[in-house]
Amino acid sequence: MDIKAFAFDLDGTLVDSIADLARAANAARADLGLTPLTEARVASYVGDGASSLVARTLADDYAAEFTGTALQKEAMNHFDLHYKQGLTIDTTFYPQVQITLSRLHERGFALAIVTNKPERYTLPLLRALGVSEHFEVVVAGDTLPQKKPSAAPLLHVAERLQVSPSELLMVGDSKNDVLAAQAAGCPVVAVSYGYGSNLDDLGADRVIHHFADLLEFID
Ligand SMILES: O=C(O)COP(=O)(O)O
Ligand SMILES: [Mg+2]
Repeated sequence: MDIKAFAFDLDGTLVDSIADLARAANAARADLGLTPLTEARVASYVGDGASSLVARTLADDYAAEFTGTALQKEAMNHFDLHYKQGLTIDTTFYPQVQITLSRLHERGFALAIVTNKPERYTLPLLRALGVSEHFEVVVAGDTLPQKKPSAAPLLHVAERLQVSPSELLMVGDSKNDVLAAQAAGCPVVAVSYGYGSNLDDLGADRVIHHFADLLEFID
């Protein structure tokens, strides 16, 4: 693979954000008189952005969709307030993420974020964790009209970085990451430690178990 740039998913790939997402989701449920969900249950509902997470955690049902009912909007307001207050209380990088990002950056690779998390959480989170300066482009879930699994965010990144999609390696933990990469014509590496399940079946070009294994792709 002739890789010139990397596009990273955020939740479940660079950071383990489940404790903070679950706290906010459960605080929103508590505000509405509902009992808490386990972190594992909340993790299974992450991947399609905040509105989807709120709809799923409110109904405790993966199939629930955000249609904008009054109750969903109320839950969204509660979630938003709680999550903004606690974006990085327990959110941490997975092992060797910072050093690996620094190495890639030093070696001149262009780095981007492609996440379904909305900008209002993504940008403060990257700043609070001190890695904003590594990324030339950040495409969040509401930056463009379409989010992953659409090809649009990755095509936007390729254009901004002036590389072809085949030179842009997507790194993610979920089905949406692999589908988006395939739709855009980007190679894709799946990490096994995130929130996705059955990644072996998804057709990623490679599954890695440690973030630092990415360095193999540039040697
Ligand atoms: O916020 C989400 O639903 C998922 O975020 P991700 O795309 O960074 O995994
Ligand atoms: Mg993810």
